[in-house]
Amino acid sequence: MGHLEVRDLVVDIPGRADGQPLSFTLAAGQVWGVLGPNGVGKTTLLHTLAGLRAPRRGEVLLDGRPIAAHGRREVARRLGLVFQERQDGFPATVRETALIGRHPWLSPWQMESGDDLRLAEAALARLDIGHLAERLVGTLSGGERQRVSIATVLAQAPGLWLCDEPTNHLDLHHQTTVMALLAERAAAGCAVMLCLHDLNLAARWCDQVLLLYPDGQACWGHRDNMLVPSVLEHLYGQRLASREIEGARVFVAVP
Ligand SMILES: Nc1ncnc2c1ncn2[C@@H]1O[C@H](COP(=O)(O)OP(=O)(O)OP(=O)(O)O)[C@@H](O)[C@H]1O
Repeated sequence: MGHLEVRDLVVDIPGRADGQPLSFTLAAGQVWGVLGPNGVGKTTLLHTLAGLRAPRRGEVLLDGRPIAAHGRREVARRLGLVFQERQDGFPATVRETALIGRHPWLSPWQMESGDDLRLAEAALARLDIGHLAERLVGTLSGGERQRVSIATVLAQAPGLWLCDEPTNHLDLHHQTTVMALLAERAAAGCAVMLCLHDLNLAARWCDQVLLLYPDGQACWGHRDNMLVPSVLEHLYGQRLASREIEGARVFVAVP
């Protein structure tokens, strides 16, 4: 359903030398985690994959075609992006915001149908914010707004999800709700990539991991080969303790 191929990609970070070219395939059914220290280029990479920024070199194929060869509406149907920063440009209710997710599926002046409304309502309910449908988004808490962003992409129903720190502002229960939702989307045939700072969420929920280093190096592969304490200590310049709990690695930073 969702498929993204990255060929010899060098992202364009102003004033920075070329990093290692990236070549990988984000396939249907996979959940990729992108990890690395602050400022390393995770958001820039995600925006480049979404076609919002031009790469310095290389190319990105969305469902087998260069992303620029798809029309904007086609990209919006295929690719959903959860931004790190809030995008609340104008006053809108939670329901109206979730309905924006349906717009790529409507013709220019077409009103949302009953089906669109049902999809938006179901997305709000899935994120536990159905009771907030009439509220203006600007009046919500940080975690509530984050769940509106994710519900909007859920209503959009793309095959490819690119999420920049989707668990930002969320309490532990809602972090799990969101990660379970992304895993469920992947199991349904979507391809999912998310930037994360939480190693424990990556260890429990991601099957593939991409590590970005400040010197421009990168490595990627199966979670079990990437989430190795010595590798992560080098990545973050931070000592870690690690145990296995209920089938997943758990990492704790230690002074
Ligand atoms: N418009 C810009 N002009 C100049 N530098 C920029 C611009 N946008 C981002 N940068 C720089 O590019 C680098 C990569 O930023 P990016 O937001 O991709 O990092 P990140 O890995 O997502 O960081 P964080 O973990 O803090 O969210 C940073 O050093 C940032 O300061």
